[in-house]
Amino acid sequence: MTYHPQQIVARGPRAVAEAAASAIDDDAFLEGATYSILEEDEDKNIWRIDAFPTTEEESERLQEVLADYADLKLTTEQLADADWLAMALSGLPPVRAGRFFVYGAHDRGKRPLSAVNLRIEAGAAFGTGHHGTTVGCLMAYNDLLKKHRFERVLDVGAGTGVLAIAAAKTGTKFAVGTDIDPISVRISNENTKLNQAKARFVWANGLNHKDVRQDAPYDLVFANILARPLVGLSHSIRGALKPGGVVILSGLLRTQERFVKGAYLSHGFKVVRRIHRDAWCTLVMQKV
Ligand SMILES: C[S@@+](CC[C@H](N)C(=O)[O-])C[C@H]1O[C@@H](n2cnc3c(N)ncnc32)[C@H](O)[C@@H]1O
Repeated sequence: MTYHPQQIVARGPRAVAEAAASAIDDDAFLEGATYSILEEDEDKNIWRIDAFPTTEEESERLQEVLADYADLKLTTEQLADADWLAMALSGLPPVRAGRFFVYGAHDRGKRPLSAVNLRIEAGAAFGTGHHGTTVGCLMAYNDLLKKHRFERVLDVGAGTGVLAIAAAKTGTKFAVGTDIDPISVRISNENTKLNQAKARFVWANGLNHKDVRQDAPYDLVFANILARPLVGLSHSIRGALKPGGVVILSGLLRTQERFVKGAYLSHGFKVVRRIHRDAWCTLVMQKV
């Protein structure tokens, strides 16, 4: 029987979605299954699992495991065969965002000569360039580069390190990133080597690390986290920026734009630009 590729989506509260994701991880039959988990709506506490089974058996097993969680709402969509097969064969496709080309090893041959090429493998850290928030940050940074160079850059919530590495590859002398997740810090440092870039990453909550204080003040801060921590960090980010310095904020949903913007306006920032991508918003704000 021909298998018709599917995407299974399960939505529900964070604790339930996380428990279901652990159940997928623990299921021997689903060892090779591809899925992601992310927060869809912070205010309503809706988290979402997207799973991409590659066989009928895998699809059935995924649905069985997810069905054990009564608070998850399951939907299944048929995917266009050609797209899905191409993705399964070649891994995640490369992403172009302005001058940046984010690719995995399997797409090495597709690197454009004119682009700033960033090699980022899909793995245990967030930030392969496929998410609307990462693309939003890269697009915003790409536009800022048309007029400025940024000597000192801080990347809060670095994930794979893609943003700080992008900065290091475009003239930044001091690029430092933090992540609260030690695996992301390790992966970011590995990606730095893979890209022969000069950036370093440290394990920290927000900006709370001596290396971050040592390199301050910054010309540019990237912060792609979530709305609530972005608001909580507004005071520290202001303190870490030079006058006239810029912050690129992402990880907020469009519906949260006013909440985040309001916090930064009240800390003496002005809005330079905003980018909407899918449900996500990226804000570029300048310290005045
Ligand atoms: C949405 S990902 C962004 C990754 C990458 N910067 C990008 O743009 O693709 C958010 C990252 O922030 C990290 N994070 C969440 N809260 C944090 C905090 N308080 N301090 C530092 N990192 C944090 C997460 O572990 C995750 O790696």
